[in-house]
Amino acid sequence: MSFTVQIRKQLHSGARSFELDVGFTTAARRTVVYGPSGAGKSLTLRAIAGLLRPDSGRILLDEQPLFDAEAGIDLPARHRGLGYLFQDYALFPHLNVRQNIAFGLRRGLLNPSRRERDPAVERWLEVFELGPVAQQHPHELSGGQRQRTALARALVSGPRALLLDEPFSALDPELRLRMREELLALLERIAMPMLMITHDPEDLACFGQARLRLREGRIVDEASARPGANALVADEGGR
Ligand SMILES: Nc1ncnc2c1ncn2[C@@H]1O[C@H](COP(=O)(O)OP(=O)(O)OP(=O)(O)O)[C@@H](O)[C@H]1O
Repeated sequence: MSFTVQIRKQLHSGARSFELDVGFTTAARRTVVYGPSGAGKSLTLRAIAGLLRPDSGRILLDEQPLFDAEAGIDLPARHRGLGYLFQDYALFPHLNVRQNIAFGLRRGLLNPSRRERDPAVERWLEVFELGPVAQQHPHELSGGQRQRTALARALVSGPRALLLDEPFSALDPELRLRMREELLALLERIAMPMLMITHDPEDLACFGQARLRLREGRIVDEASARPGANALVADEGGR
């Protein structure tokens, strides 16, 4: 699995403007994009996910274009084959665990309850040992169960890779430590490639097989955790 990202996006808000100009290629199983607040991490992840349209450039997954401005290609988010794990997990409070996971399968406006017994949903309930709490709602779950439910929802449609947006930032330090270890073990078990954004050095140390440092909208540093593995090649800007 490899990502190639070469994008530019100009954003304006009142008198302020921000230019995102990001270029990198990674073939690592785990890639972490890190940097301070306002560096452009979320914009980069949202562009890859198909939630933000770059002004120019291209985004390739395994050499296939998800976005290519010149060729006029811009696959909608649901056709990109990517799972998205949101910062605060974004579970629906009024849906139970099974329905939350089933929501990851939705096509259009199908009511999740009608897809409750989809085999893919049942499989992820089993893989993540969520069967016993399948009828419970998010507020009735432990932190780990919530994380596994969100992860199952991101994985149920069978994505090729997972995008993670600061997955531990909303947690207290003790829980953060546990959730980090649990997530790492789960991802290893299912051999799912991932790209994470974070500002937390501990996330970087734990997940950063390949590391990209972002500052003021640009990649300023990159490294592979396996010297000589050539997992990562930085491009010159996003031009
Ligand atoms: N819709 C928008 N319009 C104008 N500027 C925006 C918009 N969205 C983000 N920005 C600006 O782009 C810059 C990068 O934002 P981004 O959310 O990618 O930062 P980040 O690195 O994810 O930060 P954090 O770690 O705080 O989430 C910020 O200066 C932000 O104010």
